[in-house]
Amino acid sequence: MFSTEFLDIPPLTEAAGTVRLPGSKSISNRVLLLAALASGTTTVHDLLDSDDTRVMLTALAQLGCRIEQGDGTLRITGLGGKLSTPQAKLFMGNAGTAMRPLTAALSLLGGDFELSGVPRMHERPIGDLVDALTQLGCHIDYLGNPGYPPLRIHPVTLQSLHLDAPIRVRGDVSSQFLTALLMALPLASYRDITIDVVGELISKPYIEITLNLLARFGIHVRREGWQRFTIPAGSQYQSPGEIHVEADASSASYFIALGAIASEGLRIEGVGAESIQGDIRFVEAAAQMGARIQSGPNWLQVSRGAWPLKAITLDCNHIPDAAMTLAVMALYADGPTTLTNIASWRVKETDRIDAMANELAKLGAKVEAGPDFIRVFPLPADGWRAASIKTYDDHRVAMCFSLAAFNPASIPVRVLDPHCVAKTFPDYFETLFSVVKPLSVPVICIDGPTASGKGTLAVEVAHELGYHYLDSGALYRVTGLAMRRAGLDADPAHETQIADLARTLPLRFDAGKAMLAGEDVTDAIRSEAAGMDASRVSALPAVRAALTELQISFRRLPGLVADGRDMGTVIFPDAPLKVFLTASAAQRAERRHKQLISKGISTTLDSLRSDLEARDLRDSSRSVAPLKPAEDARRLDNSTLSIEQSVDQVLNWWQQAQPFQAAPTKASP
Ligand SMILES: Nc1ncnc2c1ncn2[C@@H]1O[C@H](COP(=O)(O)OP(=O)(O)OP(=O)(O)O)[C@@H](O)[C@H]1O
Ligand SMILES: Nc1ccn([C@H]2C[C@H](O)[C@@H](COP(=O)(O)O)O2)c(=O)n1
Repeated sequence: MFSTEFLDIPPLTEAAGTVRLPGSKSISNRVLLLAALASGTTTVHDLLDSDDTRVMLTALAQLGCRIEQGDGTLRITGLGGKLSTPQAKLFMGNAGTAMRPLTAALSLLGGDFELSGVPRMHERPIGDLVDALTQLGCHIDYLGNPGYPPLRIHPVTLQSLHLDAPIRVRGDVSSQFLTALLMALPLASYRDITIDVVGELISKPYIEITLNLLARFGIHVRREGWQRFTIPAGSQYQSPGEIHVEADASSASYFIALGAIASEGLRIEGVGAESIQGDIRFVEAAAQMGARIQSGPNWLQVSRGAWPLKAITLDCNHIPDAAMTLAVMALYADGPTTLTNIASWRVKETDRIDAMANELAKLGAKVEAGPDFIRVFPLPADGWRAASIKTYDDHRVAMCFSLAAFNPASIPVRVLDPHCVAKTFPDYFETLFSVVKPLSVPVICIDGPTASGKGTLAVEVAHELGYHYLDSGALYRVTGLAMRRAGLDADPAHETQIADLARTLPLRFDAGKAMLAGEDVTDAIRSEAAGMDASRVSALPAVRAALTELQISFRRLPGLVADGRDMGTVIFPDAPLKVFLTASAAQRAERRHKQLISKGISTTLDSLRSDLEARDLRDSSRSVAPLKPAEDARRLDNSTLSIEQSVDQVLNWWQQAQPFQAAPTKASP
């Protein structure tokens, strides 16, 4: 997951391969609550692990449910309709799928509860649900603005509820209100309970998911059209024992769009034609825009059909979440695309109509929007602009705008606060990067002499940008260690054997540790002697050649920061930023001295200085790939700079090389 301030997605050209999607948020949170209300233990397979499901799980644990994590499964032992913890303060984050159903369930369970969330949750309406529950005899107070969380729920007895008349709930603001009642009322079903929907019910497919899952837990709701729902007297929750969560159909929309825009064949696994999720009908919308789609029970295969995509006008009431993806696909269409009946976008994680309109306009698009529609005009190749996409703490904004990286102008896209995808798809960008082909992967090279601070700087810069990191020196150090262990010497007579060792190193980097054939050699390769051995083996041309491919393989999306001696001159000559980092020999010796002393290794300043000077001399005077600045390298002498100042300088240089306007980094020193 990317927890950086922003994520720059380089221009992308194609997509191919297979993605397996995480579990559906809507199904996961419903299943968790139903399992918690039921008697018995439910084993849940493929549950989504995300911010919203964690919020639900934490609340259920607070309420006294037993929750056990297994290998890819979660076991939850339900309350059987009876509270074991009658009082709690529950934090719902920004999870509507937790806030609404828990409000209803807890109102009937008879305890004293406080439910709150993040500031945006306190702007998301809940008044219609509270009105319905109050009508029923439940006792709920608003702790902030009337009609919105936070809420205080007071205990009531089931016998005191007014179940004789139908319970009326509005269906035209959020279908979650009806879902919440449908999941809560079986707790009170000592007689038939009828719910009447007031107004046109939106997002009906979500109600179908609710009804489907209720049936799995033993509750068979009778439905008259979409206006009246009856929970039969005597309904009782019963765990189904095992339940599988299918992959998220809304999450599939990004990959369906990806296939339509840029693939000759992208396979999506975990969700397909037999999905119970309404957003699976995104498939029809994408096909209307030109995507070629084949499907099986739980898979989809998508490729580009019509190109440019075909503009559409579509009532999106049945696919409110996935429809956001259509708004970005519209940029690649042959005319304006109009998405209607999307008023619910305005009360989601953010006002999604405004958010989409603002950010699409930043890309250069003409957009028209109203209370319940958005019209997006396609962008010609010369109309695209580099944009920093604000994501409004809305996972779907972040995910759908990643598709803008396929723009024909080959402009990168900056996604601010990429971490927001954690709400439903924590590994979204990693999954995307596993199937797309970039025009080029950006690399920042940091070369320089020993102990100049290359590694420290490179790690920090990589961390800030969410890039991969290559410590090329470690490869030579491990090769030196392998040479010693094989009883060889770093001289030309053993060059071929050492090169063979280098080519087949069973080396893995794991959480900053160097693992050689499963052995942690991180400390062993950090000694001064290991540095000298590395310097010696690195002067052998066959060894350098043997390690080239491995180093190049580190160049992966979204980018790489590589430190060494020849990163900018030999391994990544096309890198857009090359830094040659130096510091005085005295400073370097002092830093290394401090470093070694802090590790409990005793040494003297003088010997360190003469060792590092000898190493620099060997590294810069060898015949192949000698240590020297690339012609286009920027020089940075950090003798008098702190680590933070050096990092800021490199990030500023990087920012200057980007087309985005807003400077995201701190001021240069
Ligand atoms: N700008 C700086 N100011 C002060 N200390 C620094 C600075 N940069 C790095 N250091 C410190 O200097 C020491 C050496 O840094 P580092 O290991 O990153 O150097 P290096 O160039 O990667 O070395 P080598 O080439 O031997 O692997 C570390 O203890 C680090 O914290
Ligand atoms: N790109 C590189 C990286 C390293 N080496 C050699 C020369 C160094 O003295 C030695 C150890 O590197 P360090 O870990 O200190 O960065 O490895 C090289 O030739 N080319």
